[in-house]
Amino acid sequence: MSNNVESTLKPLFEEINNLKPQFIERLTKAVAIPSVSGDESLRPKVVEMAHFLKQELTNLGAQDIQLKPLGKQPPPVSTEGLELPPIVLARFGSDPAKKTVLVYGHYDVQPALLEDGWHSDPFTLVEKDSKLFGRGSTDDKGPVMGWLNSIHAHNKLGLELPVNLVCCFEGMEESGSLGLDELIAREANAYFKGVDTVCISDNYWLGTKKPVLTYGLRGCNYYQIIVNGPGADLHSGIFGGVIHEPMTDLIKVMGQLVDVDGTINIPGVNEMVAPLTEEESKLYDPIEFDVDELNLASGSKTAIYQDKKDILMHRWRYPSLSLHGIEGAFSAGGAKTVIPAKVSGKFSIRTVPDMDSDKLTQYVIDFVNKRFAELKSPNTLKCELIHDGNYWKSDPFNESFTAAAKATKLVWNIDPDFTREGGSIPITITFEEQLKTNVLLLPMGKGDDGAHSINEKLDVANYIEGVKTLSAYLHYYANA
Ligand SMILES: NCC(=O)N[C@@H](Cc1c[nH]cn1)C(=O)O
Ligand SMILES: [Zn+2]
Ligand SMILES: [Zn+2]
Repeated sequence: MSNNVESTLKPLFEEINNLKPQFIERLTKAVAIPSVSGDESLRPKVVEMAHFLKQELTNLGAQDIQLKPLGKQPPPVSTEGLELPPIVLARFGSDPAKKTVLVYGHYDVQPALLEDGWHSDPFTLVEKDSKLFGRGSTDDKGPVMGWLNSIHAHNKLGLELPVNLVCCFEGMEESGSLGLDELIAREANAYFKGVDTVCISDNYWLGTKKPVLTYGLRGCNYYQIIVNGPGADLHSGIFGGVIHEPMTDLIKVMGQLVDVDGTINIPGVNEMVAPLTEEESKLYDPIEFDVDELNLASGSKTAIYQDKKDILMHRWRYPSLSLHGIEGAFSAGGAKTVIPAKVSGKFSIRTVPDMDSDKLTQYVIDFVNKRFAELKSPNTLKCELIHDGNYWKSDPFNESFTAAAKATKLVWNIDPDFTREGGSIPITITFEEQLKTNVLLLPMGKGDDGAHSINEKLDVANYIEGVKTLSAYLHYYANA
């Protein structure tokens, strides 16, 4: 059977090589649309990206393309009546004799500004040193285009897809996947009926040399602490030392959430973490990774841990708390002497088995309120959850992972490592539970791609070989 698959894949891989310029062109067009879900003023661009996908899917011959509306964005939201971007659904084939694979990806991206330190405009895809630089190149427009490219290559060759393919692309992944849980529940026995497995390409190799297949993710609970004080921003020469400043209160409280060595100081949080078993402890030993890979990916020597196992465990199986920013604070160049009247501090906690999101939020709010009360400040403080998304951990011993391992070996000539990841894809567990299928994470990019960071990139080789890997996975899975 395998030999059959490989003889089908040979001309397909050649076609993929031939189509490289068109594939780069497709990604160039996608990156040019600044579909930043976290910036409410750019919401029309996120919607434009949904329409771009609709057009591409139409050109590729998709059936039953639907842009599913999700209604208004729930609070907290600054723009009243802001519509959520639609979910893009499409299918290729509905042959009852074939297996059905649902592929999920997201068409929204993280914010990016040239002045953050990008070498070139983040929304213009630039090819340099065999790398494709641009926001969304690796997270997640490259992989989403990867699925479209695979269909394109099949079409060009006149080769039937080996499975029925259902596409589900969302535009709010970077902002909590709002509305998608409900849509999946609604469509489980409708649009998604008959789905045998789900494949997500929205994460990265652990390092830069060895491909991986991923069977676990951390969750993410995102919070804000809003401190309100004077009626307007004030002159620090006139009011400094005379009034209670919101920013001072906020920094006092935020500064106590986490220690510099990453220890989370909120009582109850660490106690929820599942204990490390001997069996799990052994899983880290064969994984290829060292502190140099971490230094390379972070562009620094700032690691808290020097030992592989410590690094992997703190990325995969322990929670972390990160401070992200302060809305309303002075942040430009120069030296403005302002006292901000209202500031909102943003932080998130990456969650792991067996943390409970509601309990966590209660612990966070209690801690923040207690620390603020100690300040005896007349300002007001409100701590709230902006969004949460669950962690996910599965058993990688199934047909889908086996097919992906074969595909990876064929394309990269090496057996993949089986890894978990510190990032989050909130919808993974929802697919598993609602569709009652397993989910596979099959990453395209490398660990040094700089997702969410400046100068995000995807190596040309990962893009093109990634299309081959996704394609080979479909063929091996069809024949499993
Ligand atoms: N490639 C996956 C990814 O980047 N996921 C985001 C999801 C998220 C969660 N809360 C806000 N965004 C991540 O930050 O892990
Ligand atoms: Zn992503
Ligand atoms: Zn992301």
